[in-house]
Amino acid sequence: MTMLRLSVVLHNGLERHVTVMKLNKSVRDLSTSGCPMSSDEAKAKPFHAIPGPGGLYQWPFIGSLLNFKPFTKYSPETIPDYFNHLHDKYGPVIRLRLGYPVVVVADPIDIETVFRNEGKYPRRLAFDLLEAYNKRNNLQATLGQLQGPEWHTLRAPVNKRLLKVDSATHYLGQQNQVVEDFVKILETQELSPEQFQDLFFRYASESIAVVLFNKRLGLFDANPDKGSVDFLKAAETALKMIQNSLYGKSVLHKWFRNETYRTFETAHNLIRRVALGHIRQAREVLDTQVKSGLLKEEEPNLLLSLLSERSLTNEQVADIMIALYFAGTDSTAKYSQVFLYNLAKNPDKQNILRREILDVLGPDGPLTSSALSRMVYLKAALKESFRLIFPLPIGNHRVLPVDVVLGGYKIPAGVCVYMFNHRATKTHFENPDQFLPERWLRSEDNTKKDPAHSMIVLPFGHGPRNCIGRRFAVQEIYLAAVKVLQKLQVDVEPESSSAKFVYFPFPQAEKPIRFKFTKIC
Ligand code: HEM
Repeated sequence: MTMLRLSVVLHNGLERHVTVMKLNKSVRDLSTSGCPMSSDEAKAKPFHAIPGPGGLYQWPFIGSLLNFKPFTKYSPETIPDYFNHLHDKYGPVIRLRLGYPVVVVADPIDIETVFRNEGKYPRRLAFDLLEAYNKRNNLQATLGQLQGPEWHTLRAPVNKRLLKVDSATHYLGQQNQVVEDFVKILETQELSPEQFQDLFFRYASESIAVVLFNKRLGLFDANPDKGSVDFLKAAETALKMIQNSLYGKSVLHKWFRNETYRTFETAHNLIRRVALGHIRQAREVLDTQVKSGLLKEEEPNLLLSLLSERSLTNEQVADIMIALYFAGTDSTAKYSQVFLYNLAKNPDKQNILRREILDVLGPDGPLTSSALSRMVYLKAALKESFRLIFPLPIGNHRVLPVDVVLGGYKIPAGVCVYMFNHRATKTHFENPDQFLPERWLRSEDNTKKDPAHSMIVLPFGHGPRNCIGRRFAVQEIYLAAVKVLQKLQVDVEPESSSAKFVYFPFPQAEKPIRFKFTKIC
């Protein structure tokens, strides 16, 4: 391993000397380096010298609980505030216990070092509630939960189907229909802020269901199908239980079927039952297509193409789809609202975006892939929204396979490193609290106006383990914003004009936002 000493000029003009490990492939694949220490690594301060809450805070179990109410004023939902407080108090690298020992960094250079050292099979922490469920029910872990070569074996076939340029645009026709139904409700019904939140959850579920299950769930119907509503409610409950178990807040489910676990199990059993039903129906369609020779070799339909892999059973396909549904519903539902909120709060930017939408699509046109490729302001606006209100509670994280040096401290392999993007998104930009999509536009000489460090705004992570559903996520968020703005002016009532966003685990306003929609002439 070679240690490189680099001098880097940061976006804010400061110069910083950094140590970066230069890895070659053979070293990357090792779980520990086994190489002699470089002088810089030897100079690095030891892990235990990293500042952070000490004493009882470092004790197993109890130490994690002490981070939150009633012992501090923070809760898992306000964890970015807690981390900001810790960074203010202790500096750029902090160490604490959140169910396990963690290190938090916020400097883009350190973020880059983490990603450079993540190895061939990047490791994130699995949700241990889901792990307990899989173990007790003799189920294999799936995407998001697996690690190492097993993770790679499952990710590769899904990667090739979800990350192709046209994998999401293939569904634009059906997703345009979903969003039309959604906007019709906004145009015709007075909704309370709570109903509005629920409508967004239905939108995201309906929209991803056409991809994962090849069907509409009927969640916008006046009398929606009970099975679909139960499915939706079960997904909400399961996510709530996962949220309740994060950061070492609940650990007993590992050994006992406590209430959190039982509630999760009931919800997850229902989800599996319903999902398996959808998969069996799709299998029948596939069998008919195979018999009549209609199945294409490079089948663009995700579900049919996964089902046609002989090695995957119905149950395995159902588990992949459930993982995608879990990861892709709450996230997109909540972030679509955040995006609309930023546009509502910035009517001048909303008008610029509406002009682009009307220029490209006209007053009624559907969003197509060629239209999308021309909508540069839309893309800049979403990127800016991600910067201003970062979608993940803490940021990205990795459990590294090798020792690294971050901010002058030695971090042993196996320690979980949180990359606190929230702080970097504020400290490395001019006018950080303003919503300025223009900072992401390219100027005439083809340079971005605000060439921010590329490691700061990473809403979908980075590297081989990044978000596998990101093409679908942005497509659904774009669709919601475009079709709403095409028809309606979006404002927020004064009571919601300075909403505080908390994380469950994706951002939602502490008090549901009171939006106001007015038809544009
Ligand atoms: C606003 C919406 C979304 C955000 C902000 C988001 C963000 C993320 C992030 C940050 C990761 C971890 C990446 C890393 O560690 O480098 C991730 C993983 C993942 N996401 Fe998303 N995501 C969103 C929507 C979706 C959608 C729509 C789907 C599915 C259709 C999805 C499926 C997944 C899966 C399965 C993983 C785990 C991948 C793996 O471990 O290999 N996400 N997401």
